[in-house]
Amino acid sequence: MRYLCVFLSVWCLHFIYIFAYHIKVYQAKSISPRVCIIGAGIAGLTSARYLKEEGINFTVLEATKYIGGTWRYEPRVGFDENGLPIHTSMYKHLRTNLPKQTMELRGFPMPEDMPSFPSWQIYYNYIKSYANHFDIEKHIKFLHNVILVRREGNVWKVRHRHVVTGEEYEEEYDFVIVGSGHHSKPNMPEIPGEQQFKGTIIHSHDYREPEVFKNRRVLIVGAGPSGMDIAIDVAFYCKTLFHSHHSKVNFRTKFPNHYIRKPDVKEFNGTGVFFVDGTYEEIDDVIYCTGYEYYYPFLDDTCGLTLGKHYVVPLYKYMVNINQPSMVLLGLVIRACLVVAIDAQARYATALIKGNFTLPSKEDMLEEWQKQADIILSKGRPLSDIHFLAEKEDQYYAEITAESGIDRVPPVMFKIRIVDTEAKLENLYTYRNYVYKVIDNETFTRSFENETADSNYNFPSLP
Ligand SMILES: Cc1cc2nc3c(=O)[nH]c(=O)nc-3n(C[C@H](O)[C@H](O)[C@H](O)COP(=O)(O)OP(=O)(O)OC[C@H]3O[C@@H](n4cnc5c(N)ncnc54)[C@H](O)[C@@H]3O)c2cc1C
Repeated sequence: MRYLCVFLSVWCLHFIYIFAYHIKVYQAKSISPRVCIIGAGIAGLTSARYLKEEGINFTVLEATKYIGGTWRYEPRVGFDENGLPIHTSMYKHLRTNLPKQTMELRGFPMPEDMPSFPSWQIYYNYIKSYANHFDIEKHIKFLHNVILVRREGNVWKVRHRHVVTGEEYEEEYDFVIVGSGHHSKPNMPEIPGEQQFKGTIIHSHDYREPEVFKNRRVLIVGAGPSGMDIAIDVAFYCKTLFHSHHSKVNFRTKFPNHYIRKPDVKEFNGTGVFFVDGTYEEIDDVIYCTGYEYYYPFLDDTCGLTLGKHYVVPLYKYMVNINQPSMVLLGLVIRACLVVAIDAQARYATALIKGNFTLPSKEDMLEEWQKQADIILSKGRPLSDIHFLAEKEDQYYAEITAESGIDRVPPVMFKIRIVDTEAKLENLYTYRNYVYKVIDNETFTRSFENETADSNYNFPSLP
């Protein structure tokens, strides 16, 4: 009798165990959707890290054989050995235009001795150690270029091509994270007479080093971050720098005497440029610093997005595809601490995939988006402003935290960005000499120091 009882108990326990095991497997299956991450830049790497920590299934598809996206400098321009357009727009002397604190990836402190505004080399090494530390590379399919993402029934079909063998694959996913960047496709102005011009014309995407402009008469068009940064880089070498732009921003930098501010370009002739004020200048080389287009050639109509050169709509919280909310596009925001914003968006996407929160109804998301769009259009502003965070940046972090439960990006990040922007307007040559120290989530200090970012290169000093 005693043996029978023991036997029955073991038998029951066995069945309970098998039952529990199957429940667990079932739950694991039902809570672990298959996620496709497109790109292994900061957006792809941070997403991979957070999904991995949550035990969620994912694959990263990366067209090149490298991580780091735009932060990996590539001396070549045009196409790579596999016929892919060169992705990066990095140039040899680039230092970050934001202090390092606003570019730190969550949970991965920067080395103590990292300069306040590191060179791309130092920052790129930081990204590589991040990927190494979180053991992400093994999840990346390198040399896999995503060529088509389409919605079929309840799933995403992602088609990708191996860039060396040409072999094509199509896989099914439940969720897609687009992290393919938007600083690669040049936005080229159309200026009459360009065909006749005998000098060289490049876009900042293909700008690599200033030395080639030694003793040349160079024209830079545009005064965004690249325009201003490349202007001081090139001014150090060239004979005359003409800077054409219509920005109303109050730049107070004292440039050297061979820097000449010009209005918009009217047209080219064979040897130079006419400006809208009727003046003419002989020019050897032109660098268009006219920004980039959003470019997602792999997203087809079934994705439910309207893709313009300068906008992607409709998006909820600047990232969720409202018509197909199992797709998010990271890093489309403008005028923000982009790295910190991407990191927060990757955490929001992970929380969404994990089911930590549910999105509002499609109608409510559309209504919120439409309100934003109406405000912009009623002011006569272009729809592309829909991606601007600017003064709303801190409020944005508060909102996505309240909704998803992710840790909040501290307000001090936004505060530092505002002060850095002012310092840039004050003096482009010296704003990188400020050393910032974060005291707590709200406060920071800064001091002016003679710090260089990289011992291999002496950055241009004040003229
Ligand atoms: C010159 C320059 C300077 C900058 N300086 C700063 C700065 O100082 N501070 C700052 O915060 N931000 C700066 N930025 C912004 C920068 O873009 C972000 O910091 C960040 O690197 C964006 O990361 P990402 O992952 O979104 O895109 P990316 O870094 O562009 O990475 C995208 C990745 O996706 C891959 N990919 C693209 N298409 C496909 C496809 N079809 N299939 C598979 N893979 C694909 C690419 O190969 C790439 O590896 C700068 C940008 C530029 C261009």
